Amino acid sequence: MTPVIASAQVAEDGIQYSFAAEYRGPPVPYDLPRAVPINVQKIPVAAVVKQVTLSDKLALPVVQPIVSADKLSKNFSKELIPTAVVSSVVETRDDCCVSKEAGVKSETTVSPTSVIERATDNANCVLSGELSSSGALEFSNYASGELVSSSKVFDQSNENLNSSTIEFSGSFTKSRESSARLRESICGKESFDFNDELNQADWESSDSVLSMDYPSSRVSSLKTGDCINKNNNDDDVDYIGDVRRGPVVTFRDITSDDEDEDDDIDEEYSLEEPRIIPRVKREPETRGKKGSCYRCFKGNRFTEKEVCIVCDAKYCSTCVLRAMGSMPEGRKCVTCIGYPIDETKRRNLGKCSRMLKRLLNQLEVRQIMKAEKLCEINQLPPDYVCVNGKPLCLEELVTLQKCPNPPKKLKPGNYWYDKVSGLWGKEGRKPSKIITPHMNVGGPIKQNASNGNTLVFINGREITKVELRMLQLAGVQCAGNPHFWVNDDGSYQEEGQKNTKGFIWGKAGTKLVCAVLSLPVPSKSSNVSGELVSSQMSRSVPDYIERRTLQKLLLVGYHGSGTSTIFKQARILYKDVPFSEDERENIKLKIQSNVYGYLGILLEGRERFEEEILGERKKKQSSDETETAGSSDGDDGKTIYAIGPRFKSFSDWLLKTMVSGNLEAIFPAATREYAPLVEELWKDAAIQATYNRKSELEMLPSVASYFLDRAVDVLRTDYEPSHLDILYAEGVTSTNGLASVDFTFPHSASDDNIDTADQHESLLRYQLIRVQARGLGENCKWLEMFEDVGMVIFSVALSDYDQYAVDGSGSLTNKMLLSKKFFESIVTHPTFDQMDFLLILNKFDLFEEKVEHVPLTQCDWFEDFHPVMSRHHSSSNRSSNNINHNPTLGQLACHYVAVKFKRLYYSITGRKLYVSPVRGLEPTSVDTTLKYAREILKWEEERANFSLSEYSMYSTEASSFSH
Ligand SMILES: Nc1nc2c(ncn2[C@@H]2O[C@H](COP(=O)(O)OP(=O)(O)OP(=O)(O)O)[C@@H](O)[C@H]2O)c(=O)[nH]1
Ligand SMILES: [Ca+2]
Repeated sequence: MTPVIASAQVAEDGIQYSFAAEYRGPPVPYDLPRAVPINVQKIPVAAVVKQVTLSDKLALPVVQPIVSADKLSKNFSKELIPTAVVSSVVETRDDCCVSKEAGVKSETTVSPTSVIERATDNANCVLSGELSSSGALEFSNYASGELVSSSKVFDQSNENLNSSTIEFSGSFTKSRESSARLRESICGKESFDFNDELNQADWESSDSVLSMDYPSSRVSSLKTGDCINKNNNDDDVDYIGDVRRGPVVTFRDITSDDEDEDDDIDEEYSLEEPRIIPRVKREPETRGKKGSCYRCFKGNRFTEKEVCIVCDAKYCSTCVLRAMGSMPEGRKCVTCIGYPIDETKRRNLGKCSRMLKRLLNQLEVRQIMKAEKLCEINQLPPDYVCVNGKPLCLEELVTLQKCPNPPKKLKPGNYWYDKVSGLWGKEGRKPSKIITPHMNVGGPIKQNASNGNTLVFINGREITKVELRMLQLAGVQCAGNPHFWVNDDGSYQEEGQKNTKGFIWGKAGTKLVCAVLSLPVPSKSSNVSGELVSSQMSRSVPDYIERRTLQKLLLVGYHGSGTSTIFKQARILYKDVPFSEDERENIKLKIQSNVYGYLGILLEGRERFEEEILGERKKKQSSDETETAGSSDGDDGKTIYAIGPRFKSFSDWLLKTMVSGNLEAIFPAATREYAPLVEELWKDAAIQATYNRKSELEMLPSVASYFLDRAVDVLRTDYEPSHLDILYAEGVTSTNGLASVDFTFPHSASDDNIDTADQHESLLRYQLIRVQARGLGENCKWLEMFEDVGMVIFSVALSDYDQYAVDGSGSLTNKMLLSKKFFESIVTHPTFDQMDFLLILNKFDLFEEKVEHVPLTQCDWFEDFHPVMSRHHSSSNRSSNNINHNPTLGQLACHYVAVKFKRLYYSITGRKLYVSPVRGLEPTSVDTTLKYAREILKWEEERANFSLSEYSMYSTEASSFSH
């Protein structure tokens, strides 16, 4: 029998004790009130409202008290106050609520800083504040570990409690644990921003402190009586505010006090959002002692718990499935279904805990996480995002999220957007991204949007210091406080002048500067033509639906594993125009300089081989001379590697140019001149002899002969690379390591007889994104950008098993092991939790050939590969092999490597790894593999639906899960 704990708490300082009483009688049939002790000393204190002049027309702040005023005033520190949700709605005007100390901005209210100051010296006034939207500020230091959540409670004196404005939204006693968690979430990845965030407080508060749970800022008018009258003396505290989404819970726009406009907004909202969605933070229905499970009240803060994304209730593993049911909207208490999430938890949507993974099967977990991320109620409410001072409507939010180049991980908050250049940032800060320009989103940009103080302007915004530094480094003349007009392509002109002065991001160095200064640069993908049009067309399609129709496939692999070859194949296979005119021109030059590069490698090899032979001859000669003097073996000191003087001088020049790193610079001018010579040289016996020893020339790629064989054609000025040429060409995919292509799988003849349901399939768009290993940064930190991919395709070059490369620490390591290490780091990356992985075992053609003469055991990881022995071991084994087919050694070895990776993957994730051997240079092979990827995605989806609809392993009753 579980004792019902009324309350038990000891204050941290060890001096004051809240009393605790433990009920030990039989279970009671009725609900017991639950209480949480409050130590008045520890309640953050409000700034006193200055000169409240209560005129008639002044809209009054609203109170929803938990307890009656006299309770509060009499025995505040001793009384147990029932856990309560008091959600009040505050409306203020500058004249009624201005903090003395705070650096209050003209129109604003009390800043949280002032709140804190007050808190320390004024125990009678209660005021708490939290800015939660972007990085949640917490004042735990002031409140001894108690997390005081959003809102403001202020009270001038106890007598006028009822008439003043109080809000106790949020709990007084959130556990230390949760404040620690919050701190972690603030200080973790974003710790560098923390101070910024603090400084931000003033600013954010200006708009938003008074709003309910987050500084959603704009707050439309609320007529005074509304809430007060309803709840003023209402001790029953389950009232969760007046919860119509939109106007009622928001505050009057103080800065632009335009009644009509507000009214318009009201109408718009009620038209668009007829449903009633509670906006005020929900409180857990039950609550035990600190750290215990909210359902069974057992456990302590160390007990592993799952948290409700709406009300923050925490459940132990025994209770979670019962408390949360089938989780149609993700991890919410059954009673919280239909309620919007706590915005501070948005970043965790879809990120499953270990506990759920243990309790449910993989498919269920996937489905729940998917629902959590995609279901409508969990989507970001549009007016939580404010752009240039204007809260967005649904259409604007969709436009913003669906544009080709959207802001990353949009959270509630205030942003500025320069529609001309696409620059985007948090209000009061430097730009964080360049998004798609020219979108009709938010209001006009304000001069002080980014809080710059440089007197230099870009498109009407005073820029920040770092931006100015960047401009200077980019060579932009900034003397004389210029006003620039910057377009989305980076071209800029001075205001009032007609001619373009240059391109800000044009120079290669500028991007680097931006990277160093953490400033955004235009993204490549933003200028994919056609994208914009289609996104505008589909603009009314909500994000969560649209997202399903674009499946992203992330293609990664260790350097040289063939990812760019596969990427190019996809373009050639599925795009009508695989490469643009421009691209072809660049590729042509790249190929031509590659050819000279290959020649250079050959010529250098030739020199080495010649010297080797001559050296040996000399040795031999000197020993021969002493033994058998006289008998000379004829040839006049020449070796097969010798070349004539004409070639020799060309060779010297080319090698010198290569060493100086100037190879690219001599093109395309040199091309015409040297082309005939190159052809002659390539056919020369010495070069051919060198080429026959190509395996000794590590620098020479296997594709070299493909181009050298046709050197004359390739080096012509009017050469146009074929698709095959482009496929074989090295170094043409991208310069920055990131490339992406959108495509649909072409409708094949065999698809025609599939019913209409599947016709839809052909509409599905896919995006293949290729990233270079070295483009991922330290600890793969850029991988986070790819959290919305549907699958990771990891490429490994099978033929790497006997290759070596220098690893990060500078030691020579087997390339297969380097690949393996990279694979592990990607698989374990938190971004790819629960993600499907398809392993491509590439270069199967090279591999098949190689294993015949280089044993697979060259790589330590494959040391137990003994295919021949195992076949000899048992006859049954052999016959079973024979029944299937006669696998080649290459196939056996490939299978073995696949199993190695599958086991590795399973040991890390407990999941199944899909594997496909590939010949990257063969179109059909790549086509087959990408279609396999599509099947996996489809299959996973179907399986998940299947399992949940008919064969669900659990229901709301969760009977099957009671141990
Ligand atoms: N024989 C053979 N060669 C391949 C295959 N796939 C790729 N290659 C060659 O392997 C080399 C490296 O391939 P890439 O596609 O450039 O590899 P990558 O992963 O982009 O490597 P980095 O550009 O170094 O990151 C190229 O010369 C390709 O032509 C294949 O299946 N078989
Ligand atoms: Ca490459």
